[in-house]
Amino acid sequence: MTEERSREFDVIVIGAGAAGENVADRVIRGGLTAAIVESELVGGECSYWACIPSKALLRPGTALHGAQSVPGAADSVTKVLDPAPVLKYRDYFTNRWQDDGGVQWLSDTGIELVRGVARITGPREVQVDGVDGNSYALKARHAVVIATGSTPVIPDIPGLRSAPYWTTRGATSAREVPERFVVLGGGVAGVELAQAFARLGSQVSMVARGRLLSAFPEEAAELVAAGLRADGVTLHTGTAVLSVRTNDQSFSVTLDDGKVLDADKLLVATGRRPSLDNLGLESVGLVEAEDEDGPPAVRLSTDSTGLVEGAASDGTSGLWLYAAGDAAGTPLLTHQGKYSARATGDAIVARSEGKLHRAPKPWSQVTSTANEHAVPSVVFTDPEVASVGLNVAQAQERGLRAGTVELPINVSGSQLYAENYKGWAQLVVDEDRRVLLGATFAGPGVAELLHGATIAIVGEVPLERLWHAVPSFPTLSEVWLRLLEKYGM
Ligand SMILES: Cc1cc2nc3c(=O)[nH]c(=O)nc-3n(C[C@H](O)[C@H](O)[C@H](O)COP(=O)(O)OP(=O)(O)OC[C@H]3O[C@@H](n4cnc5c(N)ncnc54)[C@H](O)[C@@H]3O)c2cc1C
Ligand SMILES: NC(=O)c1ccc[n+]([C@@H]2O[C@H](COP(=O)([O-])OP(=O)(O)OC[C@H]3O[C@@H](n4cnc5c(N)ncnc54)[C@H](O)[C@@H]3O)[C@@H](O)[C@H]2O)c1
Repeated sequence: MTEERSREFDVIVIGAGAAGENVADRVIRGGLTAAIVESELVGGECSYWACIPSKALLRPGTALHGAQSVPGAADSVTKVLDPAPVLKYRDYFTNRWQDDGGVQWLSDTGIELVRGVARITGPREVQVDGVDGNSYALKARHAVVIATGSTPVIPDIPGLRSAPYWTTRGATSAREVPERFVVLGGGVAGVELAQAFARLGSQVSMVARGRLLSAFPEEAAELVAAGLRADGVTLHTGTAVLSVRTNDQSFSVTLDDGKVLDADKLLVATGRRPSLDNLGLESVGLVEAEDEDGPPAVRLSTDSTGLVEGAASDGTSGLWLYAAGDAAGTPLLTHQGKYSARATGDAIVARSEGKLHRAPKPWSQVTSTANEHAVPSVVFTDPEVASVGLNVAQAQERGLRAGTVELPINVSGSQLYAENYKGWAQLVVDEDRRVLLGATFAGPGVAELLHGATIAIVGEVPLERLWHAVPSFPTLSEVWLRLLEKYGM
């Protein structure tokens, strides 16, 4: 029999992904009580269907290719990746889609888990249809946090929406490797999964309406494109899909240049949007906005603490609804979602103690200021792309006088790293303040170069001082010295 159970907590978090877990953790550390509502697995998308499985699928191929690129090691390694152990490695990292570790962590941390689908029913009120068949009426004394993640955007292509296509969930949890694999979308998810499956033995075709990785500098994207081609991926860039036909267990994808691609699996990786449907936001006055790509969608506007603007009040305080992670909008990255979540958790605690009345100062512990200046992001293909901060166009939009310096990565460290190492690096410099605004590195093994750039940007380290940060010899980081020299130092 269904029971209605009422419970009260200081904070109710909807969604136990990386962002939700971090908000709840911070409010508990601040001495408040917290419940987290989760309809699927504790740990969310990143742990089970996104970052972790995709990287586990890529890493063995990168390691094998890395060994094959070093004379002296190349002769000692087998040339072909065996899919079965790679899928097993992925299964290990996803804990076979069991969330017992996450559940244990919640319990150890003192966060109450309510399993079910949550819906906001009024200011500070959340209704949960529990997986146990019960219904829970939850009340928050201080805050409700929306941390519901994001949902794939599926383009309106004739035949596509009714086809049994894969989203990234299907690809990252694949049980076998398709013989013919078509990837629609040339963004980060598309290139990573195209390479993972190509190296596992699929015949891969990618279709991108523009160039690959359009959010990254062209030189970096071109290196990734060359890496994909070397792995046998056929690239159809600047190409649109006209229609998709499903034939029994396979697909025919018709392109606007007349070509028809046949596939056993079709991955649609054409972007994501915040998951805000059926959350009851209309009950607190947050109305639907027009969405150019589909039906009207709710959009949240948040301040730097994650506080949602415009939510109805119950007469006590309007400061009760927050959003964190993908649900809050950009940037759709685990580390940045967790960072914003920490700030949101701390802001909720500070407001509950009456210590935060006005807009907080930038770079304080309760704001996610770095979201505006220094978002690091890595494309985990081989070669990798690692980028942080602003590009020139973004800098100019902010009225900054920005210059760039770029060069191929060709230092002792890269020559030792791999035979015929090909890489590229760029710094974006604020010409007036002589500090870094952005940096991009492309090439094998560059992901670990990124944090140095992030620190330089966040710390606003003057170039004159950066000059004294001496890169070790012989490492890839020597490219920093070459870049500064080329800049005129
Ligand atoms: C293929 C792929 C690879 C990626 N790789 C990387 C990477 O390498 N590095 C990186 O930084 N980022 C990566 N990302 C992005 C990253 O996965 C997301 O930014 C991150 O998972 C967002 O975390 P979140 O907590 O905001 O949302 P989620 O992890 O999606 O968590 C939201 C949770 O809310 C739950 N939920 C939703 N609605 C309700 C409801 N009404 N009631 C109860 N529960 C609900 C969901 O079940 C889910 O568990 C990748 C994304 C994809 C698609
Ligand atoms: N390594 C990582 O950090 C990582 C890996 C994968 C995904 N992610 C995150 O997940 C999010 C989603 O990834 P994604 O690759 O789906 O999104 P994305 O925004 O990176 O790329 C989407 C691509 O699809 C294309 N596209 C959009 N509509 C289309 C249409 N109608 N027809 C053809 N192409 C179309 C876009 O031009 C773009 O190239 C990203 O924002 C990213 O931040 C991160």
